[in-house]
Amino acid sequence: MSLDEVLAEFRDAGALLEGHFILSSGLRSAVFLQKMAIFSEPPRTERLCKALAAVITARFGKVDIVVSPAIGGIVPGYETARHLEARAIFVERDPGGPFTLRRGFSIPAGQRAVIVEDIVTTGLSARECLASLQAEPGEVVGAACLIDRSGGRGEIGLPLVSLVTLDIPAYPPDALPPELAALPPVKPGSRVMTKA
Ligand SMILES: O=P(O)(O)OC[C@H]1O[C@H](OP(=O)(O)OP(=O)(O)O)[C@H](O)[C@@H]1O
Ligand SMILES: O=C(O)c1cc(=O)[nH]c(=O)[nH]1
Ligand SMILES: [Mg+2]
Repeated sequence: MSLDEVLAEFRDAGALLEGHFILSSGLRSAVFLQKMAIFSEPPRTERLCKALAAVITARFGKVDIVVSPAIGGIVPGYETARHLEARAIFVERDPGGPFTLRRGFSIPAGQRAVIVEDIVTTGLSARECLASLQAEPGEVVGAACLIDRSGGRGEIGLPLVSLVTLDIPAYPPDALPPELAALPPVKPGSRVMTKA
């Protein structure tokens, strides 16, 4: 899928939001990609995740398991796994806690897993997901996301592929441009922030 096609899916779904957003990393941004507007439409989700599955296969070869960080990663993880003919599992957390693999999920010895995220901003959530899988016998060979908004600077500790890479500005809370500081901030994601 081209950059324009991916962005058209987000635009047409009403997933390109403007305002003042507190991101999962604690950074602030004037742009938020509301992926749940995409995931509430199965055909749109299917088109994007089918394309992501092709990118994953081209980069990582045969994958047995897709593992995603809850909540945002669960739907694209499942749909991408469907196209990869792989198993779909996820890590989740108690509010404020670390990601954990529960529900009998595992990465057995000899199996190749890929982390599938919805959006990568700093790579923090994908890194935390990877850290939660260290004791698993199988191998985590890479990571993938629909949109990498880090400009390619997100650090995961794994090779990362995406449908598109964007460079969307994000700021520490004490370094906001005046037009952003003038707007009331909202925090859309599920991570519990100890300080905002
Ligand atoms: O690369 P990062 O800086 O970690 O930012 C991206 C992460 O932020 C969002 O998750 P969030 O923690 O907001 O919760 P959600 O998955 O429930 O939306 C998104 O789903 C990614 O997981
Ligand atoms: O960094 C984030 O928390 C984030 C950014 C974004 O555009 N969309 C999203 O769901 N999370
Ligand atoms: Mg998330």
